[in-house]
Amino acid sequence: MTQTASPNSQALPPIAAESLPPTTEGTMVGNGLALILRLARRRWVALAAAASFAVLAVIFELVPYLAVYRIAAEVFSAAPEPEAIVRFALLALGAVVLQFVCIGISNTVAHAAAFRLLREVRTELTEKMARLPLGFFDRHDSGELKKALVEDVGSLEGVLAHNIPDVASGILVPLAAGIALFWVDWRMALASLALLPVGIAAQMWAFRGMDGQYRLWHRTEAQANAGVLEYLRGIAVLKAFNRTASSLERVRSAIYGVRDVATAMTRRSMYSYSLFFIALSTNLLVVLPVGIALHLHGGLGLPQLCLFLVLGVGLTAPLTKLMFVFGSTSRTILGAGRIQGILDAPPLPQTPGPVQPTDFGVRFEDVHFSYDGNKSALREISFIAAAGQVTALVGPSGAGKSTVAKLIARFWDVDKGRIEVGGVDVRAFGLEELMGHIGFVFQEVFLFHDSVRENIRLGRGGASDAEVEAAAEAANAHTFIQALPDGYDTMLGDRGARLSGGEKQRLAIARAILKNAPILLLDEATAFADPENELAIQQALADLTRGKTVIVIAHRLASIADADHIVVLNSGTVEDQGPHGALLARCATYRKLWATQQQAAGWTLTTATGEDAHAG
Ligand SMILES: Nc1ncnc2c1ncn2[C@@H]1O[C@H](COP(=O)(O)OP(=O)(O)OP(=O)(O)O)[C@@H](O)[C@H]1O
Repeated sequence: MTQTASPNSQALPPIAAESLPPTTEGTMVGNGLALILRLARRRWVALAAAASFAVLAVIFELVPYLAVYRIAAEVFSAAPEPEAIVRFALLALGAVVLQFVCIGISNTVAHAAAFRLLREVRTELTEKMARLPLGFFDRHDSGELKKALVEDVGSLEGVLAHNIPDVASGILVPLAAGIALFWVDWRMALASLALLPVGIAAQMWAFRGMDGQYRLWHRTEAQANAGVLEYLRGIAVLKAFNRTASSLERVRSAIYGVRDVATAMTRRSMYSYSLFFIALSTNLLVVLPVGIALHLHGGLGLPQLCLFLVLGVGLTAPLTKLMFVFGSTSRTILGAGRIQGILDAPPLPQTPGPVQPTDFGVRFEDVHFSYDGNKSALREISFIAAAGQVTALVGPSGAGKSTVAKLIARFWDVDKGRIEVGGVDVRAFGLEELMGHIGFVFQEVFLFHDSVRENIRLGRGGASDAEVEAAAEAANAHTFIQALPDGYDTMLGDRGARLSGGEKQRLAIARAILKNAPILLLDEATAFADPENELAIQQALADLTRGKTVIVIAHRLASIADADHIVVLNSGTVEDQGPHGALLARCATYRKLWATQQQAAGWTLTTATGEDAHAG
């Protein structure tokens, strides 16, 4: 492999670890509003249709009131006409039916549009997350991201599907009814609106400073989500130590935090909300005495009085809908801001266009890397893993072995220096192209809730069943898979069959065999295996690694003693490198690791009486 920098790899954009999404609370509101407007624009035809039907429903809602007024006028007239009364009654009935039809259409159209938008946002989010550097997930814990993906997206449905009809009716009913009432008798119309200023003042009082409360509520809820997820993930450990969720401070304080914020919000708004509701629903206290006085002394007719008692009393009640709309929209806007923050996060910089690596050797050149921008995890790392050879990374725990392996696959980008594959900087590859060249067998094998077959097929989408089975056979996994209840169709994951650590690793090897990438990263592939499993795994690995550039992280030096090249890492730097014999002769750390392992190999667990319990 070439040692010189390739022209392909010049002037590459550094990954901006610090320029993760702006999560300042001011920008969240702007971002949230922008997202909601963008979504509404995307389905504006459906949403406008839903709003139009909601408006029609409002118009039909008013008709029965006017019909009652006309019926009353007819009843109190000198010569009431029975046909006219029946006609108005039928008109009222027809309007009620049409109102229901319009509400039904409006709801259906709005919900269909909203759920399509929700699906699109969730797809955008998951696709975006797949392109983000892993550093992003270090800074945003899974509870926060789950809240954005599940709850925050879910709450957009409320704004898109419910708030449109609610705003339409909340504004239009009082407006249209108000105009009609002013036309009938302006004095009574004013009486009907007398308590409205009190309601508005109460509303303003309720919302003062509520922004901060909503933000706090979002933050606390995200923390509770994170705490509960952590609890569920660690439930086996908690059970082993006989601990409960309440003994985990993070879970406990997060759950209590949600309660405290919700209680504080309720306390804070209790009086203003009560005043708002009372002001908007007790019109009768003004309308009735004013109506009676005007009937007796002001020339207000009985039909008009009836109309105001029916319509004027309820004139301001629909405004309560608006209050809920504003309340829920403020919360949703902040959630939408969080979603937009993820969508705006800078993905790993990609350089378009295929590149031409000379081979599949890997070269580290003065690589520096830090996870958090402060504490350095790797310094001045330089080594070559030659094409087609086995290079082992060894060193004490925390030395940086896994970090080195993950940087090759661009889980993160280096802060300084460069990593090349076949003479090309890894940042110059398209991400998919780079991933196509690298296979992994990591210590933790993640199995999806899917069949064994599909879990193996993850190695290469589109592989045939025969290819999947051939890979399983090469990975020494075929026999145990066939013994599973449904063979290759056995479901894995939560409710499916449980596999041993060694079996899971053989599935991971089968995935890697199926992928058949020229570079292979192996992370302690035999850590969990018992002797029988280990033999099966070693055989499978021999098959997998033939002719590939293998970079193996191994704690058990015996298994890599005949590796082509061994890199000894210590505290994030390369302490020495070379073949086993040379390192044993000159590298103190390697010698110490080797000696420790030789001792461990002869390790024996003894009982109190000194008898051997188990030979290691
Ligand atoms: N996701 C992470 N965020 C922050 N620091 C990390 C992260 N992963 C590892 N580190 C730190 O980086 C350093 C190197 O860790 P790394 O996992 O690469 O070591 P290792 O040699 O593979 O250790 P082990 O053999 O115990 O797995 C350690 O100090 C570790 O605490």
